[in-house]
Amino acid sequence: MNIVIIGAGYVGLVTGVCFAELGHRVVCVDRDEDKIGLLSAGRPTIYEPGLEEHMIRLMSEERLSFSASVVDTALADVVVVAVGTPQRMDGASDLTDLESAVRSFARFLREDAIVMIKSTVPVGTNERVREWIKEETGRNADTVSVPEFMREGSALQDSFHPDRIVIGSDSEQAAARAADLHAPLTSNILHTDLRTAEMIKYASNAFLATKISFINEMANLCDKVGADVQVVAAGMGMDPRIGNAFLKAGIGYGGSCFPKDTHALLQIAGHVDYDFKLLKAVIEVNQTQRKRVLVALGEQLGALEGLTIAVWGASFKPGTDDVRSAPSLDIVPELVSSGAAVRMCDPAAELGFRRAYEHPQVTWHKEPLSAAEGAHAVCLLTEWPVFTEVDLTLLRSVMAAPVLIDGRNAYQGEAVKEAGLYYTAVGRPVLRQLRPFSPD
Ligand SMILES: NC(=O)C1=CN([C@@H]2O[C@H](COP(=O)(O)OP(=O)(O)OC[C@H]3O[C@@H](n4cnc5c(N)ncnc54)[C@H](O)[C@@H]3O)[C@@H](O)[C@H]2O)C=CC1
Ligand SMILES: O=C(O)[C@H]1O[C@H](OP(=O)(O)OP(=O)(O)OC[C@H]2O[C@@H](n3ccc(=O)[nH]c3=O)[C@H](O)[C@@H]2O)[C@H](O)[C@@H](O)[C@@H]1O
Repeated sequence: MNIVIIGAGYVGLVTGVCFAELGHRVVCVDRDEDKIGLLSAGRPTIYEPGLEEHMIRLMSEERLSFSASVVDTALADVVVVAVGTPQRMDGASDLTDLESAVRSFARFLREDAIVMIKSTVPVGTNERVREWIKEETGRNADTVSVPEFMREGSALQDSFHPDRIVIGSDSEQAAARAADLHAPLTSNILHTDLRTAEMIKYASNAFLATKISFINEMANLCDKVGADVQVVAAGMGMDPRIGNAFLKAGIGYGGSCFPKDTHALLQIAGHVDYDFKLLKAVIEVNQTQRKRVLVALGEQLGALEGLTIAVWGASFKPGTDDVRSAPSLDIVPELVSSGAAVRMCDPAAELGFRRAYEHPQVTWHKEPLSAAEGAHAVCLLTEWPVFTEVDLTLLRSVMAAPVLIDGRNAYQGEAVKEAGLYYTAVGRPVLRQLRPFSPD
């Protein structure tokens, strides 16, 4: 099959590689010519383990190529749309890129082609896609909604071995063709109508975000009553009805999707006068949770003016260079405003963070221990192995004051105690070791 993917970002690129590996001929189209230049030279524009090897081999076998022109749509049996749907100021999904992408390729669309929407879009959008194509061409196109569930950092694995494929359509023929395309990946294919498929994507992300905010509230309570949230989560997770995934307490969720999709779902509810109280609370809890790092620093050190704070981790989670809605982008500016000098380290996200935020009080360091040198506290914001595997005794020896704020519950109690660190985690009060007050 000939497949054209519109939008060579995270989802577009990984989906392109996956379909090309299945033996199809794939062209990824993006309006960003610099991106197309890099990709055409075999250089991935995202950080995803294993991607480069796949890309280079598939390109040499002429199964994967890149283009800045939507004219290539004319070749396609299937056109996959994977452009961004970012958050607008009011929280709703911004469909500007989606509409302009669809209108730009519509006139090149073959009559027998199907249009597959992979971007996360509000309920009713697939119907609008069809209207846009009709307005441009006078024709009715077959559209299918196939929401994407991949995670950054394990996106290739998730694409090759998806838990399920959801296919929303009101055309049996289009749904069958979409199912044929995905059949080699899984037998778990759920057929629905268009609106239900769109809703499954939001419901899934909102539910996972709810699990995280729930366990974070439990952690805050554990801190007050002297229980250990990690053991609470392990005990809960043994019940298969609950499951142990997404019960890691910490400083909350970030990334390009949970924050934006929970806000978009609130907007969807608002448009039909539904007050989604639970989801509002999930969002609020997540925002407050990020501040815990600052509260913990205040408890350990008092005022931060003139102190040096090391920050380990800028990406929203390990295994990615993505800093979209990362807790670091809320926390670091606050540290700067409180007068601290900030020494940062991240194995992949320095460039992305610096594009979003630079300040003379913030310096970058290649190694965790050099970032910690002379610091009055280290704050772990992202649990990259390079941070969690640090020798804590060595860490203590390079710091000005041995305070460790663990925003991801990444360290073992024994190791922290042995190193003699003043330690605050999330919902593990037994391990908390407060620094004695010192007037200097
Ligand atoms: N990043 C992720 O892990 C996941 C993302 N999603 C959803 O998939 C969609 C895409 O997300 P990402 O890949 O992260 O976005 P992204 O921002 O990485 O990539 C979007 C790409 O679309 C291109 N683009 C925008 N307008 C265009 C146009 N008119 N013509 C051609 N190209 C155009 C942009 O230049 C960019 O390269 C979003 O709706 C997102 O919510 C769903 C699951 C996972
Ligand atoms: O729609 C999307 O874009 C994607 O959003 C998430 O994937 P992703 O954002 O890559 O990352 P996750 O691994 O889900 O983590 C999201 C955030 O939650 C946090 N998290 C996760 C799990 C947990 O137990 N606790 C916790 O705080 C992570 O640190 C991270 O900041 C979903 O897991 C994917 O299924 C979905 O396709």
